[in-house]
Amino acid sequence: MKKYSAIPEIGITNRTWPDTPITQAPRWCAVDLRDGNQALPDPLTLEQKKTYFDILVKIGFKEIEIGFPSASKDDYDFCRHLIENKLIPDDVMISVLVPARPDLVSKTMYALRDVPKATVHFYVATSDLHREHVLGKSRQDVFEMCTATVQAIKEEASKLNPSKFYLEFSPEEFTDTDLDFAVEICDHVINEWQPAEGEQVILNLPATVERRPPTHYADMIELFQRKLKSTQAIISLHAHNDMGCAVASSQLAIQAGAHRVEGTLFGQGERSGNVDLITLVLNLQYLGVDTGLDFSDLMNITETISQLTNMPPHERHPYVGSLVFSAFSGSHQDAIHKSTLKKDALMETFGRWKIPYLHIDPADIGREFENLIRINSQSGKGGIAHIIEKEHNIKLPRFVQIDFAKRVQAYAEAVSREVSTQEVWRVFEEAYINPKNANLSLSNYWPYPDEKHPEIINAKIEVLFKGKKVTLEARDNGPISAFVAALKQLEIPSFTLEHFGEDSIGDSAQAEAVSCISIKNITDENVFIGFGYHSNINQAAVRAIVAAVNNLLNQ
Ligand SMILES: CC(=O)SCCNC(=O)CCNC(=O)[C@H](O)C(C)(C)COP(=O)(O)OP(=O)(O)OC[C@H]1O[C@@H](n2cnc3c(N)ncnc32)[C@H](O)[C@@H]1OP(=O)(O)O
Ligand SMILES: CC(C)C(=O)C(=O)O
Repeated sequence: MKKYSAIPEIGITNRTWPDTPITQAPRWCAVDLRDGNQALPDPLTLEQKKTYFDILVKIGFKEIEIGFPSASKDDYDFCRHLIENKLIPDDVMISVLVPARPDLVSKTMYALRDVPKATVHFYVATSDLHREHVLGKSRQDVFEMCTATVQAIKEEASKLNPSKFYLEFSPEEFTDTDLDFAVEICDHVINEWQPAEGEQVILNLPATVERRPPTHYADMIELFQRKLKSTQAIISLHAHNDMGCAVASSQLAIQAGAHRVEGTLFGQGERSGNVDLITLVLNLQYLGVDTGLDFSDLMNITETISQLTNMPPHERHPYVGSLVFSAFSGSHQDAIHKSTLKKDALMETFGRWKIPYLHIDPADIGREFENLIRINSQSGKGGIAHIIEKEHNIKLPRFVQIDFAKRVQAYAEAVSREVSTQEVWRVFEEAYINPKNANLSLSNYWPYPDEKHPEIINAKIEVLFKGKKVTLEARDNGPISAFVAALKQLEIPSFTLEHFGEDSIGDSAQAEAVSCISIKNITDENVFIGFGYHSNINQAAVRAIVAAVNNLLNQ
C-alpha cells in the first residue's frame, strides 16, 4: 500500500464556479484572537488582545471571533472586559467558540452576559477519522451532540434577554467529511435552532487541515449549497494552509458562492496557519472588488502585530514582507526605473495599474518606492542610476551608467553581499569626484573676460601637480576651454573634451551645480569621466575636469 495517493474528486457535474468572477466582497470574520491566539507559543495577554482587537476594528472588520471563554481565564476575562467596558462598536459582532459540549455552554454564555448581540459558534468534528477515532462517536451521536448543544445555547440565551444571539456551526474537518453527512448535520442544526424569519445561521465549512487542492474545496462549497435544504444559511469559509494553498482555496470557494470568510492577519494560526486575510483581501482589491477593509496603514499594522505575536512575517510574505517591493536584479530594476517615471501614462494606456514587476502600487498599503531598488552583484545600470538619481538628484548620462555599473558590480562581487546606497555613493565619489591617488588638485581658478574682447576668457589657475604648486594662464573663447588650455601646459597625456553636461541639484537660487565631463586620451582613445560640484557652474565644471584628468593620470 502506498503511503500517499490521489485524493478522490468531489464528483460534481456542471460546476459553475470557474466561470464566476468575484465581483462582491464576502463578509469577513477575523479569528485572530481565537484560532490565531490558540496557536501562539505565548498566547496574548489581556492588554495585547485589547490592542489587537482595536487594530481589527480599525481595519474595518465587522465580525471578530474574540476567543474561547470556556477554555481559559484569559479568554473569559477578555470577553468580560470588552462587554463591561462597552468596547465593542455597535456595528461589530463578536463571536465566541465552544465545542459541542453542553457542559461548556453555560460558562460560554455567562461570559457573554449583557452583550447587546453576539454569535455563538459551536463545532464538532464530522469526518469519519475524527468522529470515530478521536471523539469515539457514531453519526447518530453527533446529531445528538448538536441537538443538545443547540438546545443548551437556546436555553442559556433565553436567560440573558435582551441580548440577541446568533448561531454559527462548524462541521470540523468539513473537507474530509462525507458531503451528504455534512449537509444533513448542517440542515439538522438549522432546524434545531429555528431561526426567526429573515435570520440566518452561519455554516462555517472548514478545511481544518488542508487535505485537498483548492479546486476540490470550491467543488465542495458549490455542491454543498446545491444539496442544502435550508434557505436560512450563510456559507462561511475557514481554510487552513497545510499545503500553502489557503488563499487560493478561499478565493476559488468565494467564486463557488461562499458568503463569508474566516481568517487571520498574516495567516497566524494552527500549524502552517489559517488563510491570510491580508493577502486574500488585497488580492480581491487588486481585482477591483470593494472589500470594505482598509489596509492603507499596513506597515504600521504589521509592526504592531509582529510585536504582539512575536512573529514578524517572512521577508517574502505577499504584500507585507520587507522584500516584496524590492528588486535586486538588473532587468527588473531597469524596467521599474523606466516605468515608475511614467506610471500615470501607463495607467492611461492600460486602463488600470500596470508596472512591470509591481502588481500593485505600494503606496496603497502605506509603502513607498524608497527601498524598491536594492543593489548587489545582480544589479544593472538602470537600478544603480535610479539610486544615484533618487538619493543625490543626479541624472547619469547613459555612458556614465554603463561605466559606473561595472564599478558597482566589481565592488559588490568583492564584498559578496548587498551594497548600501551609501556605499554606492562612495564608489561614485571615488570613481568620479575624488579619485584616489590624485596627482592633480585645484587650488584656485579665476576666469575673467578680456578687457578689449569680452567674448575671450582669460583663465588663471593654481594647481598642485605631483606635489608641486603651479600657476598657469591661458585664454580661449569660454571659461571651460580656457581652463583646459591652461591645464594642457602640464606634462599630461594629450586629451580632448568629449562630453560636458551640467545640471543643478535642488531648485532654489542657492542650488548646487553639478557637472559631468568626459575626456578622451588622444593616443589610446580611452575615456575618463569626472564629476564636480559647486554653487558656481564654471567652478563645478573645472572640478569635474580635474577629476577626469586624475583618472587619466591614474590610467
Ligand atoms: C480546529 C480547532 O481549532 S477547534 C478549537 C480548538 N481550540 C482549543 O482546543 C483551545 C481551547 N481548548 C481547551 O481549553 C480545552 O481543550 C477545553 C477546555 C475545550 C476542553 O478541555 P478538557 O475537558 O480538558 O478536554 P481535552 O481538550 O483534553 O479533550 C477534549 C475532550 O472533548 C472532546 N471534544 C473535542 N472536540 C469536541 C467537540 N467539538 N465537541 C464535543 N466534544 C469534543 C474530546 O473527544 C475529548 O473528550 P474525552 O475527554 O471524552 O476524551
Ligand atoms: C473550529 C473550527 C472552525 C476550526 O477552527 C477549524 O476547523 O479549523
